[in-house]
Amino acid sequence: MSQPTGACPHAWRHQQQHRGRMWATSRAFRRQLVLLRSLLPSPPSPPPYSFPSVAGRFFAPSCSSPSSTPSGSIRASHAMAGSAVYEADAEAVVRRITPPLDRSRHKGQAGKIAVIGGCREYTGAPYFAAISALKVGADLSHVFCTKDAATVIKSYSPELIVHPILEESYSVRDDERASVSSKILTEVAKWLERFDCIVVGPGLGRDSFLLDCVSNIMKHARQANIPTVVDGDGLFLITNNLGLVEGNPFAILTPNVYEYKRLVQKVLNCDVNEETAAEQLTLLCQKIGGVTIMRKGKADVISDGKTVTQVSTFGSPRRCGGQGDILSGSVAVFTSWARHFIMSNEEPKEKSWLSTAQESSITCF
Ligand SMILES: NC(=O)C1=CN([C@@H]2O[C@H](COP(=O)(O)OP(=O)(O)OC[C@H]3O[C@@H](n4cnc5c(N)ncnc54)[C@H](O)[C@@H]3O)[C@@H](O)[C@H]2O)[C@@H](O)CC1
Ligand SMILES: Nc1ncnc2c1ncn2[C@@H]1O[C@H](COP(=O)(O)OP(=O)(O)OP(=O)(O)O)[C@@H](O)[C@H]1O
Ligand SMILES: [Mg+2]
Repeated sequence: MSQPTGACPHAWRHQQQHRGRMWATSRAFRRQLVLLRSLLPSPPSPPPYSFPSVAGRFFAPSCSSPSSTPSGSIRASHAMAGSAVYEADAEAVVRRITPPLDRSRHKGQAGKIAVIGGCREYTGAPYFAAISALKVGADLSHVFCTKDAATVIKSYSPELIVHPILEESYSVRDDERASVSSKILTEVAKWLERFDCIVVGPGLGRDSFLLDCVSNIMKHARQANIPTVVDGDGLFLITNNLGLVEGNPFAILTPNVYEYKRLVQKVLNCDVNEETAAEQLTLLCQKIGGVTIMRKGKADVISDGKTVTQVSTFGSPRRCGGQGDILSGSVAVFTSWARHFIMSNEEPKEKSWLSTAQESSITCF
């Protein structure tokens, strides 16, 4: 912001500092931080790729007494027993990757997100995810949902672009299924490559025909290297069809307690063990094959199969429905910002490595 002509410089600076403090302590800012505590840049030095300029500032090993850093506090943590768990400095991460507001930027540069979800039963979940993406700072937010859900979701907000494309079994005759399924994929594919990140699952429902169509969409997104956040019924889908995310470094799973339990049972063939929680989460990522998992709970614990990071900033004590949907929409925006930040800040040599390896080691969102 430029200084107004004729204004006393000291008074102006004081006013700006005051505004900065007001913003830093405002409820809106704190709420954003809580919603946004969802990034996973790599901790200090994970081979084969690290972020020397940022890692030391963003992370610190969990320690036994709270201390302060210039960019935020590092909290004590014993949430995960066993291997080292790093507390992410979420505020520093968000500050670093947030794109600047400048006049040369055009619509879409701050992120184009799509939510695949919303059916006759659930219209709130895709709305929460999609509107959160906009509130966090994305420029465009789309929803691909069933025809029944579309008008309802449109009526919640004129800011969302809603596509009434998906179909549930009850509205499709058996002999039409193949043609409807391919039509749905063609329709979604026309849009897909425009998105910086998609969120699959909030309010998707569990209709088998619908889930088959969404499986095709996920395969298409994967071929196009589009980062994919999998949440809600998307997790139900992939738990029963792990091939959809296996070996995909651009897949980010955001299970709640129940969804995590189902994943552990399916993949590791055992129950969740809090005594070895960090190792179990790491192993789960490895077994699925290089995906990133954010296990939601009292602390959100995130792993890419190599390291474990957590964010234990306290949010709201309410546990109402929809908070996870808000999180998944937010994660999608941070993912697109983090990816853009990494791509535009690395040395040319590393950039070429990124392109040849298709950025396959960037599971640091
Ligand atoms: N307004 C809406 O439209 C909403 C729709 N939602 C959608 O509803 C569908 C089903 O999601 P659910 O999360 O209900 O399905 P889940 O099958 O994952 O969870 C259902 C069960 O898990 C239990 N549970 C959840 N958290 C728990 C915890 N911390 N400890 C113990 N038990 C716990 C719940 O009480 C419930 O019985 C998804 O598509 C989801 O996106 C939810 O996101 C909530 C809001
Ligand atoms: N026990 C808890 N204490 C504090 N915060 C929690 C707790 N459980 C979850 N959270 C926070 O709430 C957010 C949403 O997680 P939650 O487990 O409610 O997701 P969800 O069940 O998928 O929600 P949704 O109803 O949207 O589907 C997470 O970011 C997490 O940090
Ligand atoms: Mg959920």
